[in-house]
Amino acid sequence: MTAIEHASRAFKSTPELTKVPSIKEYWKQRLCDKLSQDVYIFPVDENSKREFYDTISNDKIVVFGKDKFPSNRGIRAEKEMNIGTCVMEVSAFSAYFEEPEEEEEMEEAGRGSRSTSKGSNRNGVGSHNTTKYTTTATRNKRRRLPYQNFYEEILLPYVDFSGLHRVESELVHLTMITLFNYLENSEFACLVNNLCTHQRQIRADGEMAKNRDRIKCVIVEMFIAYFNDFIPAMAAFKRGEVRIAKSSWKFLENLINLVFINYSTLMNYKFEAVGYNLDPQFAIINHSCLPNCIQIETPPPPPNNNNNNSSGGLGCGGSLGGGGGCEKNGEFKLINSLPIKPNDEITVTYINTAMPTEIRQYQLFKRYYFRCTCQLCTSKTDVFFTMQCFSCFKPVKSPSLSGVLNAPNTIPKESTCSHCFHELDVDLYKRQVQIRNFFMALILNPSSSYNLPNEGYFSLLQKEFIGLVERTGNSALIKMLDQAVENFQLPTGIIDFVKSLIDEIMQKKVFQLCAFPFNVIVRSILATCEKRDFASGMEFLKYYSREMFAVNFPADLSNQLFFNECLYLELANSIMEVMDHLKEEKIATCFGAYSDSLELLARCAYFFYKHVTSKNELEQVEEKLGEIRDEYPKIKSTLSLHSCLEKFFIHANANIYITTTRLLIFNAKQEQVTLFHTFDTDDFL
Ligand SMILES: C[S@@+](CC[C@H](N)C(=O)[O-])C[C@H]1O[C@@H](n2cnc3c(N)ncnc32)[C@H](O)[C@@H]1O
Repeated sequence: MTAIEHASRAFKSTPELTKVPSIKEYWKQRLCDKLSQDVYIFPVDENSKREFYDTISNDKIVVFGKDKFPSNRGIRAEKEMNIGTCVMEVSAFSAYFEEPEEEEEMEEAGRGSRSTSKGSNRNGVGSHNTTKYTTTATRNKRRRLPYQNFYEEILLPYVDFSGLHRVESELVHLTMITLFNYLENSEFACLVNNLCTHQRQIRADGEMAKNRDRIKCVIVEMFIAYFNDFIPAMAAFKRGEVRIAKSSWKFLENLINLVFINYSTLMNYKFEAVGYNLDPQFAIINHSCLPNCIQIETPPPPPNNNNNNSSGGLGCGGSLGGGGGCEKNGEFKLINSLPIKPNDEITVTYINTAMPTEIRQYQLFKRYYFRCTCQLCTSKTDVFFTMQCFSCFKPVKSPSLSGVLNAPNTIPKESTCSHCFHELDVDLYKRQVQIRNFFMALILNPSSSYNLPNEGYFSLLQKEFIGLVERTGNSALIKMLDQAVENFQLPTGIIDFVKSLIDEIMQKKVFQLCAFPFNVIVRSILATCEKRDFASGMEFLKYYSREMFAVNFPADLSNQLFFNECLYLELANSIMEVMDHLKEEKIATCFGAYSDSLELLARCAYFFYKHVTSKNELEQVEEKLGEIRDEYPKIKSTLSLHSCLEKFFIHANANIYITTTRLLIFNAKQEQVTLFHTFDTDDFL
């Protein structure tokens, strides 16, 4: 039953209301009235110091730049905050929750759910969004306000989504929800009026303006179709009373610009993207490539908890909350993943930060019209691109991405490392630079298939790359790389060859795997291959742990992954799958004989399940731990948990350092990061 039928039935059963023609007519009329109310027309050049309506500042955080032009504002801390403090509530009042496409659902079913936990918080329109959506029918579970349902039900039949990319269709939905909220809720409208639209830049930017106009066109056509079907609305439109239609639908145009600049991707408790959101308070937060905060979903409060969120935010219990929908779901929050001192700016990331500086800068300027001056962007060493000493792993003086695009075969000039004085083997650096260039060429041109043996293909693509560099300017190449990364898919015919090159990089350690373009290649191996495409379950585990421990963790300079309380769930589940397979086949693995392998894997799976701390997954984890305990009660191991984990990580070749009490990795800045304390782990097995 549709929302309107449902409400209509309830409506009609109330005797005194039966004279009302129909609830649908009521909402159609209400929409017509709302469309005729005043809306704020944003100044063209954002050159007005419009008054900032501040519902954000409190004893923890304050808005700065309120007296400046829009786009110059931000939020800073008033007091010190330990890691994990809730900095502000994030409202899903204006969120579009995506449902997975059928194809993705099937894919997910075959592989377990994967998501890009790292990556952009805000994604530019027109680009392929690489984020995969969760399979949980999140949208259905979230309660929405009645007017959101009614207006959607009236208008959605008139929307022609054909010809729009997926991201654009989602932005049509998000713009519509934002517009409904704007028309129905004056406080929300005031907060939206705070925001910057960058409309002058968007107008001057052909690509963005084209994307914006495609979305605008679909929404305008939708309204015209509604006017045609509803005479009072058409009459109001003809009388020029529909405010959002004035001056060639100027307000709508501004609103879409505003959505482009200010929307964010909403993450659930597993750090999976569940939809797009426009929270006008969250949108005041500026970007940093080394952000100190992250948006997470926290578990729902226990039933009958009278805890009213009076933080003033637009959260479920906040001032606009009614029906925001946290009955079953958690609450969205902004927490700090790095310590915060008074006066520190509160920042999040708008993009996937693990890219060379020039690509990050290009993306931020292209999508948000600013040049980032964060610590990472101004650092002399590009942590996601430079070469390192293969002995001490400290960076060696090497060219930036632009430098490489000028002279692709440059290797370090020094003959010894300035930190450990180890001699730098010229041939080794030459070979590794060739591999890097081959990967860059592959990303730029993945579809070139020359039917050549691997080494022939390797030389040819490198030559192509050099030719391209000679013919094309740096900024054009950076643009090409940015687009190519978004759309990159590894050609299946060369996966084994690519894997062998990645093995070479991991063994010689001239580059970190979390650096570009190796990070893109490793991720694409996992994204392209189904589990069954790996030679064995063991090989899948190797790549899965590589991606997690050699790419994602080292790249995560802001400790954000530590807040993904489900992070180890899929790893543990995958280990269990490999164990099931082993039990069927009764075969030996690289961990030794069949029973030794099974035991090692059981211990590792147990360890990783123990590190899944999400309350939402408690049942599943308890069940799995029980399964392992029931099945392996009699193992009298000669191996310690330590040595099992050590063998597991050596198999992945993931650069994990094991001390007597800790498992450590080095991040991209070569700082030590503790992954696990092993002494306090319940070593049941
Ligand atoms: C979502 S808004 C953030 C709030 C914005 N500063 C304001 O005053 O409304 C995004 C815009 O803020 C500005 N911005 C965000 N991060 C920035 C940064 N690190 N440096 C300079 N400008 C930034 C850019 O103009 C960007 O398009």
